[in-house]
Order: sequence, then structure tokens, then C-alpha cells
Amino acid sequence: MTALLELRDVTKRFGGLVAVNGLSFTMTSGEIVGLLGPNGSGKTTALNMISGLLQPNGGAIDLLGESVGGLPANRIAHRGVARTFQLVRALPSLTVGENVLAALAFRRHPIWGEAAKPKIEELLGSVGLAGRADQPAAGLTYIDLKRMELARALAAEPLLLLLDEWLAGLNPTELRAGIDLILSLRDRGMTILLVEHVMDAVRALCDRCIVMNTGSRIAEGPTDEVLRHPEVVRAYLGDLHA
Ligand SMILES: Nc1ncnc2c1ncn2[C@@H]1O[C@H](COP(=O)(O)OP(=O)(O)OP(=O)(O)O)[C@@H](O)[C@H]1O
Repeated sequence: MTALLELRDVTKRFGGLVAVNGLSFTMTSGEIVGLLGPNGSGKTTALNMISGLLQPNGGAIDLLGESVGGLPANRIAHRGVARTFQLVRALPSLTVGENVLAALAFRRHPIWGEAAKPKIEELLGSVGLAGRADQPAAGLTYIDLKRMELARALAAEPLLLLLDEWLAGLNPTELRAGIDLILSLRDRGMTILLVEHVMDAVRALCDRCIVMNTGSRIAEGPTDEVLRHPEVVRAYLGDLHA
């Protein structure tokens, strides 16, 4: 079966710093995979290359067997990759519905105006914001902002969703709701690559994990096994003691 996503020997350098060093992994449709590692290990840089915000210096990135490595972000989005950001990117002067509309207007098959209204409601409903389209985005709580950002990502009807610390900063009740929401996306067939530091969430969500340290993959496998891997424990303890 063709992998949904395949990275082969992908490298990114910033001057003399090798932020991602020969990273290889594959994902199949329907998986939730965790991309883990201590601060600065290269996780966000990897997401940035998969989504086209950064150009790799070497290696290959394929989506459904076709090369997307080095394509601009909008073309990769049109091929089916959507993402959220560590710092939520909302348009606070607009309503919740207008924020989602902006995403619908820039997707591969754009819709806008009246035609977009049912889709906006459907997207907001799918992230727990039903009936909130007319509310100003500026008034949303943190978790609701995150929900809105997710609705914007889902507006593209992606094959692959990249979540960059989407659960960070949530209180325990919100975290449970956030985990359930991500699981509901998986139940609808979404494939998700998740960068996350909240280990309870990683255990609850990820079928498999890939762990990076200083740009390289140091472990990969089922979540429980990977989190017990001595090199992974060392990398995280080293980070905590740094
Ligand atoms: N645009 C950039 N220019 C220069 N160096 C960068 C740039 N982006 C990232 N880096 C460096 O690359 C390395 C990897 O950073 P990256 O943000 O990918 O790590 P991360 O694993 O996502 O960290 P965190 O968990 O803290 O978000 C770090 O040393 C970082 O300082």
C-alpha cells in the first residue's frame, strides 16, 4: 500500500546548525502518529518542511507517492496537507464564521458567500463551536480559539493534519475535551501527525511515535514502548535537567 506520507533522509540546515538531520519515516492513512522530542530537537522544523513553509536542504517528501518536498505551502495545502500552529493564527477583528470563511475561500475548491454558510456551520459543529459563527473571534476563550483554528485547518478537507502542540496550555478539563475532539477526527478517518509535549495526551492519542533529539530520529514504534526506550528517557531527563 502506498504510504500517505513518506520522508526519506530529509535535512534542514540553518547556517551551521543542522535542525533536522536525515529524518525518515512513513505514515499510513488513518493513523495518529506522535512526533516527540525535547525542545529544539527539530519537530516544528520537520512540520514546516512537510507543510512547505521551509524548503528542505536534502531528502525527499512524498504525499501518496508523489513528491511534494520543496513545493510552496499553498501547493502542498492544495495537495491535502493542513496544519495548526504553536501560536494560534486567528483574525481577531473578524467573527468566528468569517475566520472559517477565510480558510474556505483559499482552499483548492473555494467556496464563499451564502454557499459557504452550511459548510461553516458543519465545520464549527465538528469542533464543538456549533452556533458560534457570529461571535467575534476576539472574545473566544483559549480552547475555543484552538477549536476555531482546527475548523480553519479542516476547511481544506485535508488528507493529513499536522497539529503543532495543539493541546498545549489547556487545563485538565479542556485537555480531556481536546483529546476527545482529536479522537473524533480520527474516527472520521483523518490522518494526524501530532507534535506534543503533553505525555498523557500522547498516550491517549498516538498509535505510534517517532522521537527526535538534536535533529535526528532516536526511536520509533508503539507509544508505550517508545516512551520507555532508554535513549528517549535520557533525552527527556537531560532536557528537564538542562
Ligand atoms: N528559522 C530558524 N532560523 C535559525 N534556527 C532555527 C530556525 N528555526 C528553528 N531553528 C533552530 O532549529 C532547531 C530546531 O528547532 P525546532 O523549533 O524545529 O525544534 P522543536 O523540536 O520544534 O522545539 P520546541 O519543542 O521547543 O518547539 C533549534 O535549535 C532552533 O533554534
